[in-house]
Amino acid sequence: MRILAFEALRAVAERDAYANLVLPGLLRAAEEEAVRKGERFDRRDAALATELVYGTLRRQGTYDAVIAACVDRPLREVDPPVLDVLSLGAHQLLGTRIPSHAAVSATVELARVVLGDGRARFVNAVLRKVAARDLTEWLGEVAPPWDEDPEDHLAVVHSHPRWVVSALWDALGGDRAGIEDLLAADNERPEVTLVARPGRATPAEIEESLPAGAVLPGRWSPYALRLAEGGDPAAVDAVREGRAGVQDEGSQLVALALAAAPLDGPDRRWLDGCAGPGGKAALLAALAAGRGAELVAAEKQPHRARLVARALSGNPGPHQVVVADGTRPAWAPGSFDRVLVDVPCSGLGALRRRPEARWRRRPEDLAAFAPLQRALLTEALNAVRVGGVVAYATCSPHLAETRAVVEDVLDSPNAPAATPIDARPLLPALPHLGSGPDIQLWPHLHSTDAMYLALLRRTA
Ligand SMILES: C[S@@+](CC[C@H](N)C(=O)[O-])C[C@H]1O[C@@H](n2cnc3c(N)ncnc32)[C@H](O)[C@@H]1O
Repeated sequence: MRILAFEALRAVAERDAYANLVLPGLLRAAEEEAVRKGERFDRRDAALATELVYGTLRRQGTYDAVIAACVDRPLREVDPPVLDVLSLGAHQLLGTRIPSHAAVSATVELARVVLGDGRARFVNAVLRKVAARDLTEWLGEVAPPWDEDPEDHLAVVHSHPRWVVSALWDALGGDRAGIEDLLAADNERPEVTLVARPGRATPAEIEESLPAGAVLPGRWSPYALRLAEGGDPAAVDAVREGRAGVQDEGSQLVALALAAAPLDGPDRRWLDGCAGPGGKAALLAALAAGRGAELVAAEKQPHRARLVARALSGNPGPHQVVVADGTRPAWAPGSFDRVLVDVPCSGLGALRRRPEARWRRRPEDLAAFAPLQRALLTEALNAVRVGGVVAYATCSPHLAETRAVVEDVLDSPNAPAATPIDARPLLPALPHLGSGPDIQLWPHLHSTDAMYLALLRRTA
């Protein structure tokens, strides 16, 4: 399993692969190989490989600082595959309960197989130094003191790039405790949350179909269920049948708030302008069906539009999936009553889910998304009728992707006039919603992804 974890780390580093995509493929291949050889494939080994890969990637910033203190040359001069093996070893030593001697010997054995004897000796020497201290002692040694540089301190202790620490802290505001809790939450594995699509399944029915204790109630959404540790969504009939899906509660709340926003006049046509892969569209379509409304789900990428069609198939109400560029609308202006634009963004609100994402994103990415985000929100306002409601959502809390976009579009002479709606009363159960009118959810406060939501009513 350590070889498999190493291969996954190499794929992430060399091919820009996503760990959550590459790892299941490697595990499946390992299982097929075991079956072919008549050997047992142990699920606990698969869980260990997953933990090693995810933990090593998440904590890479911390481990790099520790390893740098244990080698006599700059890290950039250490061969990347050697560094991957060292990081895997550092994670076992500092981030798991694996006994030190077992962590060192298993990693040196891995190094022998994948790197050769010479480099295995180097790995052995470095890991013995790493093993001489525990994580707290190492952090005291390698993290810059808080008083000298709080952001650098947090970056090393909580393993985030400094610019991400800075951006998250700007968005969160507040003192040291809040940002520390947020960064720590980003390093935790999120629970798997299900949505029972209204009119098609209920949480109670799903719970009854499973062994006792397999699911817990959702925290905020009436349609949510949380899988108990180790639960597999594919084992849930309603998920296999498309009546339920895997969806973070933050995403459910965005759809629920848009559906709950007060509206005078007709409430017949809804648009999801950035629908792929279709999680929010499927919930919106089910909510729309419940009140006799139609959902149009638009997506620019044809392959993602196919995913939307799959997510919507079986929805009882009228719906359409269209391949369309939301900045060059294929629909008549003012023809919708409610519109969602869940725009492409940096994804800094979902770092819990994508362990490598924080290292891959660059500050320049923000500038690249900026014009598209403004154009999509402007066209969403064009698409909605006067008096109708637009929801602007991102899975990023970065202020450049959230409030700055909304404020710019509200101030723009090229966008239809609109006014913010206070979204907080629409989600009355949620604490920590700040001073409004928009909503920023947080992993450490709400146990959701850091989704952002602004609701705007078109006024002219
Ligand atoms: C954040 S994702 C939406 C996630 C989706 N709402 C869900 O819950 O599953 C943004 C989507 O917008 C699509 N997109 C990007 N540019 C677009 C455009 N100009 N018009 C329409 N869709 C676009 C992307 O391909 C991507 O699928």
